[in-house]
Formats: sequence, structure tokens, C-alpha cells
Amino acid sequence: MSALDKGDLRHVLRRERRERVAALTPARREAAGAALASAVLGFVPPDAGPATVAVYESLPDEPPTGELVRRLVEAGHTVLVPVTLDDWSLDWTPARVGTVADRATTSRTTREQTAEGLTLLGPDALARCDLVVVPALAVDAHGSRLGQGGGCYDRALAHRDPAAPVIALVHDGELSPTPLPREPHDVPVDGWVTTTGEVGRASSAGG
Ligand SMILES: Nc1nc2c(c(=O)[nH]1)N(C=O)[C@@H](CNc1ccc(C(=O)N[C@@H](CCC(=O)O)C(=O)O)cc1)CN2
Ligand SMILES: Nc1ncnc2c1ncn2[C@@H]1O[C@H](COP(=O)(O)OP(=O)(O)OP(=O)(O)O)[C@@H](O)[C@H]1O
Repeated sequence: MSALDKGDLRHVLRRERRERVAALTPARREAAGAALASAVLGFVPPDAGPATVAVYESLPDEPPTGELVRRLVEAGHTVLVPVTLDDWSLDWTPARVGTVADRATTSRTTREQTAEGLTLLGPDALARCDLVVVPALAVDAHGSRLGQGGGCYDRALAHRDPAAPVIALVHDGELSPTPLPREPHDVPVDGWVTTTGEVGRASSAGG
């Protein structure tokens, strides 16, 4: 258990992330997107035909997912991205290449987004994903993950196919050297990918 509670830890990790990202040159940021994409593609089952992959639309400080989405779609896979509902559960919509990544905001509600003409597939669409890529402020060696604090992904992951790997994306340096706090509702991830393309697998389900 960490000495800090989740809220305090989130505060510290958000500040560290802002500083980390502010220090990146545009070239490093682009390289990060490419490294993440290559590493995540390694989790897509080879030769099994088109897969369905859940990815998030990265905000400016998050590990960038635009290149990953582009490459998945180019390879013929289906990419779903989350739409946050009023009760902090997640609905899913097919990703549209060109609009994903580095959007200024992530809407909490469906209202504006449905006005944009999005197709909502329902929270259960996650059950049809072969791979689930999730955002995280940090992850530890046991797969405990700290997110933005809405609990959206913990709720959403209840719908996943247990056979589908859940992979967190983090910046280089965000693999926590000490165990992160884990509450009973927290769903651990199976592994992580960093912005330098490092891949890790959680050592066990127990934190
Ligand atoms: N890119 C991306 N998309 C994502 C997530 C994410 O972490 N990253 N989510 C991961 O779950 C869900 C959205 N989660 C959200 C979490 C917080 C806020 C938000 O407005 N936060 C306020 C502070 C809220 C508070 O602390 O009370 C803010 O940032 O001002 C919005 C969406 C689904 N989509
Ligand atoms: N399955 C669930 N059902 C109901 N409430 C939940 C569930 N999972 C999490 N919550 C609630 O959501 C809140 C935030 O949870 P937590 O701090 O674990 O968020 P997080 O995992 O960091 O965020 P996120 O999943 O959005 O990235 C907590 O108050 C928690 O009780």
C-alpha cells in the first residue's frame, strides 16, 4: 500500500506528467506515438483475421494514441473508443481516423457527441474486443493502475471478455517502483506499454 491515498497520488502524478510532457520535443512526442503503436500491435493476435480493439482518444498530456489507431485501422482492425455517460460508465463508438488523438477535451456526456452523429454500440461492446487498451496515470508491476479517478474503466472492464488482454499505456517513467493502492473494485491490467516501446506483463493478479 502506498503512503499516499489515491487522490494525493493522482495530484502528484498529474503534476509530474505535465512536467514530463512539457519537456518533450515534438520529435520525441511523435516517436512516442510510433513506439506505442508498434508495441501494442504486438498484442493483436496474428493471423486471426480482423480484430476489434478498444483504445482511448488521447488528451494532450496522455500517451498519444493517434498513430496506434491509424495503424490498427490501416491493418483492417476495428477500433472502438469510449464515450463517457452521465453515470461514469462507458459506451463505445467506432474510432474515426483523423479525429482521434490530441482532442482538447473528453466529454463526460453523450449529448454533444451524439450531436456529432456518433454511433453508440452500448457498454457491452467491450465484450467483443480482442484487446483493451486503457489510459493510466501510473501502473505497477502487479498490474494495479491509477486512472483519472472517475472509476469509468473499472466499471467498463466488468464487460470485457476475460480472454482479452487489458494493456495500460503510460509515459516512460510512469511504471511505479512501489505498489499502487488497490481497492476491491479496481480491475488490474495484464500488462503495459510505455512511450519508449517498453512492454511489461503484470507479475500476478494479487497486489
Ligand atoms: N483520453 C481519455 N479518455 C477517457 C478517459 C481517460 O482517462 N482518458 N477516461 C478514464 O476514465 C474516461 C473519461 N474520464 C473522465 C474523467 C474525468 C473527467 C473530468 O472532467 N475531470 C475533471 C475533474 C473531475 C473531478 O476530479 O471531480 C477535470 O479534469 O477537470 C472527464 C472524463 C473515458 N475516456
Ligand atoms: N465497478 C464500479 N461500480 C461502482 N463504482 C465504482 C466501480 N469502480 C469504481 N467505482 C467508483 O469510482 C470512483 C473512482 O474509482 P478509482 O479511484 O479506482 O478510479 P480510477 O480507476 O483511477 O479511474 P478510471 O477507471 O476512470 O480511469 C470510486 O469512488 C469508486 O468507488
